[in-house]
Amino acid sequence: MRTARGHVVRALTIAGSDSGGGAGIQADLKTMHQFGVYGMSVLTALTAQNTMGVQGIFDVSPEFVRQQLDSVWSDIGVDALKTGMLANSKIIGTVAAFLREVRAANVVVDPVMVAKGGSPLLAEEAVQSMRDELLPLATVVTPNLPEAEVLCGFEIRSSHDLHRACEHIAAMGPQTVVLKGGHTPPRSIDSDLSSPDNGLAVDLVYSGGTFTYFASGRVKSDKTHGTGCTFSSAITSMLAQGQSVLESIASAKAFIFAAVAGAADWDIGEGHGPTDHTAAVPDKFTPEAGRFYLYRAGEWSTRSRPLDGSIGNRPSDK
Ligand SMILES: Nc1ncnc2c1ncn2[C@@H]1O[C@H](COP(=O)(O)OP(=O)(O)OP(=O)(O)O)[C@@H](O)[C@H]1O
Ligand SMILES: Cc1ncc(COP(=O)(O)O)c(N)n1
Repeated sequence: MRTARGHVVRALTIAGSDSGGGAGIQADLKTMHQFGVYGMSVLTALTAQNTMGVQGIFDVSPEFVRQQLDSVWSDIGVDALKTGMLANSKIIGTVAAFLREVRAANVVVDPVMVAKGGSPLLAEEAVQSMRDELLPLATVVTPNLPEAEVLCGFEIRSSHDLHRACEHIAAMGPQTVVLKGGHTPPRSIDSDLSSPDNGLAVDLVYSGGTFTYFASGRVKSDKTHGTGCTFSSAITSMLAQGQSVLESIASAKAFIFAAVAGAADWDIGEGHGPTDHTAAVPDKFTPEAGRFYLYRAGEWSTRSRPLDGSIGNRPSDK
């Protein structure tokens, strides 16, 4: 695929390796390839990992992370990039300094902290660097619920908290916040939220002072290893092609739904299996800000107010 300026579209992932192939740079490169984009990778850490969990982690030195960034940037160039597992504050500092130096545009930050199986992928001391150094550079940041709680320093228990968390994270500098609702809420949470009971996977997007809601059916499957990596790489691929942030999020949402649905009966590993990165890339869809969108049977529909009565409005919108 080529940009409007005629060159091949290039996307970069700055992330960890998952030896099991379902998350990390492997998920990112597979997704970029599926979106027709030329993918590159700067490795921050190697993990010995499979569908059962993480058995070992080997961090790359910050100097070697820098060398990889220099290599990619000086010769090839990048239209959009994402960060995933960054392991520690020194790597975050190195990446942030580099992105500032080259004035990187189209930066998607997936603030990876903990693997689905519970293994930490980011040192605790690094959360402050994530807030202070990386988030101000982000075009889009994509926390899941537990990551949003860590970034905000308060618990998310209600629809009101979800909206407050988006505003709180936006105040750290990113242009757009996507609060992902794929996770089972960490504790009992209001029934109007994205909970496994309402059959929807709802992501709340806060951009330019406006909330937009993207929902899809929730696939009943435990094959969700690497959903966050795949989702953020799909956004990155679309931004690299010159699409708007909301268009990019809409395509990523439709793609991750298809990828989770496609792998529901896969037999890769004994644990939380990967998603299907060969899923079809959806047609581009141009959403309007401030609305509720539901993706079903390959089509988007919209309402100006809650979908199926199951998604809470921002309290002040009522
Ligand atoms: N079972 C599911 N069915 C449909 N969509 C899902 C499902 N699980 C997650 N998603 C979607 O996948 C995307 C990633 O969300 P999720 O909250 O799983 O990210 P994550 O926890 O960061 O992932 P990871 O654990 O890979 O880091 C979101 O758009 C979410 O709504
Ligand atoms: C190298 C790497 N990066 C990111 C994740 C998060 O994915 P998940 O939460 O699905 O395990 C992971 N497990 N490994």
